[in-house]
Amino acid sequence: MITLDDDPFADETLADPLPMHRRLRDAGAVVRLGRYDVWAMARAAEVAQALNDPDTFCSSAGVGLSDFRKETPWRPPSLLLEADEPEHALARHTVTSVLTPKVVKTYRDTFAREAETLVASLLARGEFDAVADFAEAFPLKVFPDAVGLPAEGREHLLPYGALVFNGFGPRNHLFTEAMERGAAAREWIAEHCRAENLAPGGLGARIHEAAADFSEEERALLVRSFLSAGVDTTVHALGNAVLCFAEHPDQWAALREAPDRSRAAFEEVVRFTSPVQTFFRTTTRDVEIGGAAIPAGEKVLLFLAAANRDPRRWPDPDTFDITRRANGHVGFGAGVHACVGQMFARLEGEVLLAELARRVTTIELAGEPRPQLSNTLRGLASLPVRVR
Ligand code: HEM
Ligand SMILES: O=C(O)c1ccc(C2CC2)cc1
Repeated sequence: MITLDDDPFADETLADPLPMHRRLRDAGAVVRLGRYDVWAMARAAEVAQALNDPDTFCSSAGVGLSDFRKETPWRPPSLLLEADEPEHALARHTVTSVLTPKVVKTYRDTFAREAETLVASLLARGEFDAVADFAEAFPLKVFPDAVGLPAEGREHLLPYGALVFNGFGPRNHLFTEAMERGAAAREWIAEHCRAENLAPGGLGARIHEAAADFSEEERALLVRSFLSAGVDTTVHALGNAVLCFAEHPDQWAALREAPDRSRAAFEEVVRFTSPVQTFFRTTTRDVEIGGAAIPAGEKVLLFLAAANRDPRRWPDPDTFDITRRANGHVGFGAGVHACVGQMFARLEGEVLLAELARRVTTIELAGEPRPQLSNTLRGLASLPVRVR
């Protein structure tokens, strides 16, 4: 068994994980990470196999480094992300009965109006921070509006997301800093998962109505899943998209030529950058995979981002190509826990990038992009750009 000494949660690795991803894929289908005493898989075949075998690679022991069978989670476990069958299926059915493809489609016109307003204002400015003014601004408007959150307090959403996503890693400085910063956010989120604080007709209220068989506390946890997952992920995807297009002007020209390619372009951004980089699973039995024998009860780190650039699966994986058929990547996960909000996220990306492509001729860097370090997410803290 190959053991690597890499630290996937070290600042310098989080800032640029690609060299480590190559080492992991080259070392073997399954390797051990000595620092954390866990197994790791970084090739597309084995990552997909684990995601599609939740009976063997379970989520109820937590999908972070922390093993819920041995440690108390920092928050009550998610009824979706950190649950296994049969409980998971009931929660999933409830949420997907609300967030159906048909319901997601009803947001298209609203998203288009918000995108027109945002892009027009940024074009008038010429220079701005594509993270704060674009990638954060759009999801922080359209998503809380859709969920039915009040206008006040939305500044708690990103700090809470930072807590959630750093919480999947070790208790390093990223987690402790997010914990310190996130105290008020935890309180606000808990309050605003409750039915009385959610606008009638919004997704949050509709989850409460659909979850009649659940307790009041469980219904709030289902809404918490949306508030935990629904903002930081799309913010990072949109920020990564602008960086991809600033660094690949030929791809920007291709999108401008056909803005209706924006949905496929967003899909390639998710494959190429994998805003969600990793998730853990825990083995429920002794299992042979990738030539390794993993005992029961072991944590396995799945490198979604490395799988999405595996040359065994993707021709020319390190090329950003919006004309490629990117479907089949694991940027939204796969199997029973595949992202329940992926259609909502895709609609955000499609509508906003299409409007940007219709109005903006060139996107150039106006300063050094600054990475946003996270134990789970990959994205930017700031991205100074100039548009014309
Ligand atoms: C580009 C944006 C997004 C990315 C890259 C993303 C990525 C993912 C991934 C990789 C998973 C699988 C987790 C696992 O297998 O353990 C997942 C699950 C999930 N996502 Fe997303 N997500 C995005 C947007 C959203 C949005 C907008 C929502 C809410 C509307 C959302 C809600 C969820 C939930 C509730 C789960 C858990 C599903 C389950 O365990 O059954 N996500 N997401
Ligand atoms: O159910 C939750 O709380 C939850 C938190 C984070 C995610 C990440 C994968 C997007 C998904 C669900």
